[in-house]
Amino acid sequence: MLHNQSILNNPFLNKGTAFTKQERQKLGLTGTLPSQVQTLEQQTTQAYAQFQSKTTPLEKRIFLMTLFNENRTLFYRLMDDHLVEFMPIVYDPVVADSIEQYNELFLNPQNAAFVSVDTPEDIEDTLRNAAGGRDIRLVVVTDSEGILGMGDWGVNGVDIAIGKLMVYTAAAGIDPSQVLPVSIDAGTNNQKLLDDPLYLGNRHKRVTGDRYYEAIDKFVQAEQKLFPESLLHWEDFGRSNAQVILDKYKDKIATFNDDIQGTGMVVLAGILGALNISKESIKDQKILTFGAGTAGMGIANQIMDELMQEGLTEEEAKQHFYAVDKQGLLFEDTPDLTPAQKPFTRKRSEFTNADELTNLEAIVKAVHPTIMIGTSTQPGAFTETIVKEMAKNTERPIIFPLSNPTKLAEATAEDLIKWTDGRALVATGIPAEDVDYNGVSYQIGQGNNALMYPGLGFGLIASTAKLLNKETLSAACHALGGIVDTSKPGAAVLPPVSKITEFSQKLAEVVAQSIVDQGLNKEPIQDVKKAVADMKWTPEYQDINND
Ligand SMILES: NC(=O)c1ccc[n+]([C@@H]2O[C@H](COP(=O)([O-])OP(=O)(O)OC[C@H]3O[C@@H](n4cnc5c(N)ncnc54)[C@H](O)[C@@H]3O)[C@@H](O)[C@H]2O)c1
Ligand SMILES: O=C(O)C[C@H](O)C(=O)O
Ligand SMILES: [Mn+2]
Repeated sequence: MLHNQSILNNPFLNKGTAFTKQERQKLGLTGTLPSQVQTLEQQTTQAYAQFQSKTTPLEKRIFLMTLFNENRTLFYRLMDDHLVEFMPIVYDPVVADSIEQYNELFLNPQNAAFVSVDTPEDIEDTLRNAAGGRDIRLVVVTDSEGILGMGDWGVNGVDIAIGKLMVYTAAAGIDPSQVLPVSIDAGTNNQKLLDDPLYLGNRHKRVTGDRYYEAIDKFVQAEQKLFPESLLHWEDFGRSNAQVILDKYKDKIATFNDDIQGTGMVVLAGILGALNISKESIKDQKILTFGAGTAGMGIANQIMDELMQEGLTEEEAKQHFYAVDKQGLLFEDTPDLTPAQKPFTRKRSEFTNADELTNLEAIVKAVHPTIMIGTSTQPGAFTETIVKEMAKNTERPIIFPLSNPTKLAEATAEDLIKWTDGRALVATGIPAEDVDYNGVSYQIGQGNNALMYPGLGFGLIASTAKLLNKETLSAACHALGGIVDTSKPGAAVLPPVSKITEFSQKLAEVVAQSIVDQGLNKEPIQDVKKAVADMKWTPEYQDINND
């Protein structure tokens, strides 16, 4: 039988002051709560007033996380009512502050699993213990080597896995008791953490090579064994591991890498939205990706698939890309190319001044891109000179500075609109205010994978997908890219976050339909819409049956 202390401390079951008199009697809670029985609505009003009394974003976050730790139903009910206000607090950008101060702020492990590379023999128990008998359908795992654009944050990065899952529930409606955030603690190369006597993770340099990959494999095997119906979402792994891990598992289990695929999808959807506005064809675009890492090359690959679907050969499609990294424009003979970069290199003979193409300004002058995507972690890299140069050669430059968090963005939306006299079609990684310029209010799409992964993941889970392939990824991009309202001047290239629950549902249906159409569902599904609707969790208290 559930005992009073355990139920009040169980965030999946706790109702606090909303336990009825009968429930209090049945559960041995009589006298352990004030006498008034509140409704969920009353609790929500009270909690929102408390939230509003907090003055800084971090204080607001701490309040919301406390509520989350105590009562998931109340937390998500409140988040439903204030989604646009809460997203930047529980997720990017404020999640970045909490990661930087994880040990200072630590109060509660938040039902995460802490997998240690030092004790691989404990991996299965770790997952089992953290799940605590819950029926896990969705796992978000990070090893935190590349947290947003902030680098290596060791065990602190667990907060990004928790934040991603909060967005999944708020946006798509995954039952919060069916999710598991996982930190793979492989050590850290962040000297500041290693020197901090209060650091909570494994205090040694990162384990690499075979020991690392064996631990990852042990984790995947245990995860699949314990939660055979789950989807596995990889987040913020380092550049040298992210693609390798994805390639190892993507044809065997339902899995995706959010930085590679989620970002590729939201950017393609944003480009499709932008081209709806400019009435141009994707086949006429020259795409410059600045920061050819995990996200940059994921984006290039997703756009590449689109160009090939439009009838281009692989060779023809490649001619549309210019990948730029620290070394400058990437050529066939550039040293230190990653496997993901190699297919997207150019020939030096294409340019008269190839040796000078080591900085963005020179490259933009030589290439005349029509689309410029920033995933470089280099703040302010899209300067006025560069943007004006780009805008000379295209009527509606598509410019997405996507590096997160706020302090790392390649440019602000406001500057981009002003420098191009309102012509740029812009999306940013974090939420941006409307930009008022020359009598037009420009709405700025949020080019963040958060617009994509909840619907994608939910659709895969609801359809019991065996795998995620190119067909499904493409279907989802078109579904989101097609939602843009192009009728108003200043229209955004992506649908607003305020509509995220609606479009996540649509995305989930499109994804589930694609899985079923390809016969990639594990269990029979008659009606895709019904499967998605049936899976959706809503924040309401259930009667507790304790017999
Ligand atoms: N908005 C989104 O949805 C979204 C999604 C994923 C990543 N991102 C952001 O994109 C950035 C990169 O993330 P990632 O996962 O690809 O990291 P990553 O480390 O894999 O890639 C970053 C790349 O930028 C390159 N770079 C560094 N300095 C540079 C310079 N001066 N000039 C050109 N290139 C330079 C690095 O060499 C690397 O290849 C982060 O800030 C992250 O927050 C945003
Ligand atoms: O976490 C985000 O806000 C988006 C993305 O996954 C990132 O790594 O920046
Ligand atoms: Mn990420």
